[in-house]
Amino acid sequence: MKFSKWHGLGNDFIFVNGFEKAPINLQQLAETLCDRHFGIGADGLVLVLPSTQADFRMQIFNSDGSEAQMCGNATRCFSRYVHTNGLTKKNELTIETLAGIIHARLVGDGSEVKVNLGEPKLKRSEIPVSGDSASTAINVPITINDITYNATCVSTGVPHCVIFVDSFQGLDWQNIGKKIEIHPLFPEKTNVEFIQVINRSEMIMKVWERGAGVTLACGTGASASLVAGVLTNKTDRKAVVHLEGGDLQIEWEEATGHVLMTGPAVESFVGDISIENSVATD
Ligand SMILES: N[C@@H](CCC[C@H](N)C(=O)O)C(=O)O
Repeated sequence: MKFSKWHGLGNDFIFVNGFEKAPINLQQLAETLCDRHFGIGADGLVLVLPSTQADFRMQIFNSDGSEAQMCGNATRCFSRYVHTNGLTKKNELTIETLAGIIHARLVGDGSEVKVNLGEPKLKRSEIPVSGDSASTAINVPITINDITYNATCVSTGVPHCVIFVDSFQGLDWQNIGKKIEIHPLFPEKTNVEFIQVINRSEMIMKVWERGAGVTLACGTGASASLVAGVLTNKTDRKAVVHLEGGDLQIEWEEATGHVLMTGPAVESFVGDISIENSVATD
């Protein structure tokens, strides 16, 4: 099976062209191929597919095999992938995802992509949370190891729980993120962002991703964090988010209510892998 490896600020994906022949058992394939010791190694597996509603369809699986509705960094990589591989000449693309149709545009010299994530939703889950309402989303208290954190929960296609911190010094954010991902407040699980605001147009973000753990960047997460910053009056509607793997420009447009994310997408290598022996065929 031919594949290529792409990353958006170090958030890396294995891309497979599903136009000719789509692989089977995708959950298991994702888990096997994304393994950094026994596989190719990646945060996720992305399938490039035809669509009846948009230019293309993107299917994405996390490294633990779970399917995600959407992925910001993968969308940027996807937009460049279809160009590099001669599947389109269009600079403006529509991409069908489980979170709806996403619009993306190659900008500058074509190495950067601006993705329109649409209107963010202020909620913790698509699934109603029994006993309370999933609409409770700002200043949600979450207690981990006897410490209570205030979270702002925003969906930008996938669920995010944003926690503002004064500093990362001494903060075991990986361990806290791991526990919040599976907290009962989030019946679909959640991505968790820790944000230190530098000023109204700049912040530092560390992320624990649902289904993938620590990653170097998360596009929908940076977008959700800007929305959370605006809603809690910590930031303006336009900001640079400094991630472990680099910077993203995020804007929550006043006129449309849409969130726009701009950043790079890079192909790191191409390869061929035999999957017959590693994937069950049931
Ligand atoms: N890295 C992504 C988000 C990928 C999906 C996420 N792990 C989930 O399951 O919700 C991004 O750049 O947005």
